[in-house]
Amino acid sequence: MNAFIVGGYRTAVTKSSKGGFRHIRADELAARVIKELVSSLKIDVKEIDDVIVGNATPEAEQGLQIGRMISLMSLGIEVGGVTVNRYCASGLEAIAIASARISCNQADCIIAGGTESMTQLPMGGYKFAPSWSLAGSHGDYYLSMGLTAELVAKEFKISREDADMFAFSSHQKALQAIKQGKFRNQIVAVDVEAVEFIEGERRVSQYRVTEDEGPRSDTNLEVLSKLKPVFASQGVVTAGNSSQTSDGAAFVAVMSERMMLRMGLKPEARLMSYSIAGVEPRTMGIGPTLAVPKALKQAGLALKDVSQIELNEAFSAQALAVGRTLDIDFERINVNGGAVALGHPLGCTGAKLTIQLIHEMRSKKEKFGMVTACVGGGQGVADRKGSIVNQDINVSLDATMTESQIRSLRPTIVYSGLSITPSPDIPQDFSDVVTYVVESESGNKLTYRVNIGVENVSREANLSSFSLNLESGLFNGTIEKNEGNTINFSFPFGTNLKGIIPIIQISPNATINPPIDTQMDFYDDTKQRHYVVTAQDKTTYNVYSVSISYTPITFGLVGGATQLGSTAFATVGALFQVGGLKDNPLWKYTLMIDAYTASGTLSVTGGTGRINNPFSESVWKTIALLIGIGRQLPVKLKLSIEGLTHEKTYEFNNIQIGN
Ligand SMILES: CC(=O)SCCNC(=O)CCNC(=O)[C@H](O)C(C)(C)COP(=O)(O)OP(=O)(O)OC[C@H]1O[C@@H](n2cnc3c(N)ncnc32)[C@H](O)[C@@H]1OP(=O)(O)O
Repeated sequence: MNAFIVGGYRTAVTKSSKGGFRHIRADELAARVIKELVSSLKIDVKEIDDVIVGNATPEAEQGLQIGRMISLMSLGIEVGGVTVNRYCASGLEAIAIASARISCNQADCIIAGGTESMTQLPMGGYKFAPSWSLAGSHGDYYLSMGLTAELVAKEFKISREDADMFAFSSHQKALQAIKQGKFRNQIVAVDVEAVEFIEGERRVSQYRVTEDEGPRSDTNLEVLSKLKPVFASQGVVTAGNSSQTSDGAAFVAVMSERMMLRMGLKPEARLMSYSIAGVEPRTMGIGPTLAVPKALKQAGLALKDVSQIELNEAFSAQALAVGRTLDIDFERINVNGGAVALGHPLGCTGAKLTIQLIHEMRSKKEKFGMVTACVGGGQGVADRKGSIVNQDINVSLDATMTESQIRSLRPTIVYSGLSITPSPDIPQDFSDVVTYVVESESGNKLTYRVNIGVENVSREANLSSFSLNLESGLFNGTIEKNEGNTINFSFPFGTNLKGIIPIIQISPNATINPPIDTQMDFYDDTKQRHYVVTAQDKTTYNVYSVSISYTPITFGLVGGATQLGSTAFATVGALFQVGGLKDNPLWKYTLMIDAYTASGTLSVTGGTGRINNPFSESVWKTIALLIGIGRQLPVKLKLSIEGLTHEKTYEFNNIQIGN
């Protein structure tokens, strides 16, 4: 089952201890984001399976299993909550776990992300309690993050000038992004109540936080170059080229494909692969140099396929070392600035960067993006199995597999008998035939030959035509590729669009969800129906959205009025017929009557009701008409059907009151 991210929000990120969120707790920030996320997507709380909260310092205000506290604060008793901690990648880890659980059919909807108040919790927590024996043998395992950045700078020859230049560029990009309003749609406004004791007096104030606080318009290379190193006296790491300690929260909703389609939601992204790699703790900053290739390999992608990368800027020196080692084009990294300018609220960062990445990719209509931090994240999985004919095992690999990967592949072999040679644990060069010998308990031997073929697996996930075969004929939807793959239809008002099996053509070997033979209702013109087309490679996909509009209805409206006596009373009304309408539970009519009387206009509702087929209705209403003798009675009839208003004015000459 595919798991999709269907939406996400974050708070602004503020400076720890001196910023806008210094008066609010991490759980309150998280609850605020989750409430907004769930209500904006109109998710029924009863359908949420879990809340997974990344947090890097889960103690004190962030303790007591903060994940559960947050689920109680935001969604109520019935939704569970759990805390996960992978330090700076906690928010990303939460999304990875949510995606994996949904992919395994263990859940349909999980809220995942992270929150951190570095105002309330110092890095490392309140009690530093290392293992004495480990500290004795590996003191460097407990180095401060800043010192690890110094070691990376030394090992990878990152100069102070380069680190400052990188930091300056991060601020410039972030300031530009804020100016262009790039973060506006991802930030939830947070109202803060500050209670402070100033000179013994309790003061309460309220304010709203809507914008990231970190980027500095007053920074420049000269001022950066003058900042003193903060972690090592002769070092390169300063307050200006380190990530800022910050407060913030960010969450996404991860949903199964079936629930997403049922709710009519559009996928924003899918986590395709996620990898962790271990490196020496003393140079932890280079973690992505191992994690990124691992994640790419899982996804069957090359770095060149990834158009956007959010590389968490724990420190400029570390980000530069990673970028240079992996030979990433820096133009693709952190296009809207990174943590040096925008801040790094540890447990929140992975989810925050995911949301920023998705928004950027969507605006540029890009396909593959990557978030990487101390551990790397990326996209994609691949699964290949062999078919056995006699003793020949033919394995088809898709074209995404590289030659060097084929030269060193470790197979998974299920066999019966005593032993198999060579051992499946040893990688083999499968560019040529590889022979395996299976020996039974009685000493019989069977030889199997493994032949590898590389087939071209299609990455095409296109929908080329979408038609609806109706009583009134075949209607072809217009596919607008430039408008996010929308398929537009226009029908005469009243066309029966219930329970239709559309005729759909997609790329060869691709699959579509909902499946091709699914009956669908299309009549509701306020909703879009989404179809996900997945290519043969099982990773490439496109989402198509079907939109329906109606051409205006034809209708007849006949007015009438009757005088009831010589006093000023009359009955006015209308007989109307609506052409072309079929039974539709959504459509209702309202008839308004405006009668012009001596004292002004009198409006009454003539009638309301459901529209059935065939439809014809007469509505009459008695109204007191205070008009003068001999006056004509103009009466206006106004018919509304589901927001479409049709008006007609009648002059009822036959009513001459009092003559
Ligand atoms: C796995 C991982 O991700 S590891 C990373 C985990 N995170 C960390 O380790 C956090 C790293 N950062 C830090 O610890 C802190 O930011 C420190 C220790 C480097 C600096 O802390 P602070 O002194 O509180 O930094 P702060 O941002 O307040 O800056 C102090 C002063 O330096 C100067 N300054 C800082 N940045 C700039 C800049 N870009 N331009 C000009 N002046 C600057 C200012 O004078 C500033 O004071 P002001 O804000 O009142 O004007």
